[in-house]
Amino acid sequence: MSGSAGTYIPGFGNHVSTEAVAGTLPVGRNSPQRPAFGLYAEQLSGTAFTAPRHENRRSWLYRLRPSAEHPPFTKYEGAPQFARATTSDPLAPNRLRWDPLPQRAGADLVDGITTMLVNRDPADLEGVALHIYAANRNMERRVFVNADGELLFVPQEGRLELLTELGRVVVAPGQIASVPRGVRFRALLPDGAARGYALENQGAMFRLPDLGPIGANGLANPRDFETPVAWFEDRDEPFEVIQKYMGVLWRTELHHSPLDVVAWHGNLAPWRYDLAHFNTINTVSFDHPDPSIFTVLTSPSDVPGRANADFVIFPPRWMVAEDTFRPPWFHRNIMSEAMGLITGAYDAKADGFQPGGLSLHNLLAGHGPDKASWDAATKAELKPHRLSGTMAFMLESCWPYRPTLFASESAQPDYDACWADFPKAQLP
Ligand SMILES: O=C(O)Cc1cc(O)ccc1O
Ligand SMILES: [Fe+2]
Repeated sequence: MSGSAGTYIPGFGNHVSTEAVAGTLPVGRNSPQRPAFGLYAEQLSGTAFTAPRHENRRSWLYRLRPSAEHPPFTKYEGAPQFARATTSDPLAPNRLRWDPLPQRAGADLVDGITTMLVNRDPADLEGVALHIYAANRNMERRVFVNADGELLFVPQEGRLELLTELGRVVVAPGQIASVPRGVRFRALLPDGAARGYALENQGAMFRLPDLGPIGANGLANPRDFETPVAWFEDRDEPFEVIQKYMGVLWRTELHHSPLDVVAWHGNLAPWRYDLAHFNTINTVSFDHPDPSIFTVLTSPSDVPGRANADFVIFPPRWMVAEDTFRPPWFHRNIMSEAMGLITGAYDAKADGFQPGGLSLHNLLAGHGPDKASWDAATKAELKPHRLSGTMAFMLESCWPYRPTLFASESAQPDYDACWADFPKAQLP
């Protein structure tokens, strides 16, 4: 079934019931003896069966053919920069930054992915990886599935239309979209080409952070997340399935599209979210708050308050702090920070951090405003000022990131220079 994408159900992590054909969703049970029309019932779990109820995520899928029906996987030889392992070299305590990557001709989303940073073995079920995609070809008879983690797409140029087993999600720059671990999908490029970031979360699924004293409302509000309604395609033709499994790409071929889920219910599903809906909170007195106030999503680790990963944004906002150095301060952080820029300029970097670029400040690396930003901010007249036309993000993790071989060879050669030549303080 095709048609225009665009019907969504509001809410985050809700229990949804949706059917693309009337009468296909069983009533009052998950696995009837004979599902309607000969459909196959399948449970897809996102958490262990026995996870506490408030964390438990799973959906029931009703499909034309069982997912179990497939030939063996063999190694996939395409996607030369996707999921490449890191070197075993010691991890240097250096700050790194990258310019946007060039497009490669004829690459779809899978072949157009470059893995830049990884910080755990996928088999640990913890950690995150940061990939950059640059694609200019639709995935026509090919689907992708990531067994290593949830994928959070952060488009920077051009829309992605994600045709998933659980429905269609269109995501544009300024929005983000999640595809849960194990959900098969293919990506179309409605604008002909697309680039952006694909953040892979190997740990606990992203959730909304607690709000503490902020109260019951604020930051990313649950009602602004959108889950697609059921959609399927009935196509009996060869389809290649590429699977990322324990850091390696594998392929198999089916004689049908696996995007054949006619109905589903549950609380494990793709979603999208428009970052413009983020209710940004900032100081109205003094000092630059910790960036945790900008947390959109968090993936907790086993240590309370120490995230496996936080997805944090730096959105347009008013800056009104009095007697304050307003941009990000100098700091050395026990957490590791990977940053991307979706649009505009970032207030700590006057130069060299471009939309589509990437920076890495690992555990305890000294960083903060570059010399030019520091100069400007120390001299600025502190009037109310609106930071506009900007959107950066940070994927902050308790696990230090390792650049891939490609990333270590393609980093800017002179990033440290942006912190050279600060004048020495002069004591009386
Ligand atoms: O390093 C960065 O630019 C990210 C960042 C932003 C901020 O406002 C405070 C701390 C921080 O690490
Ligand atoms: Fe930082």
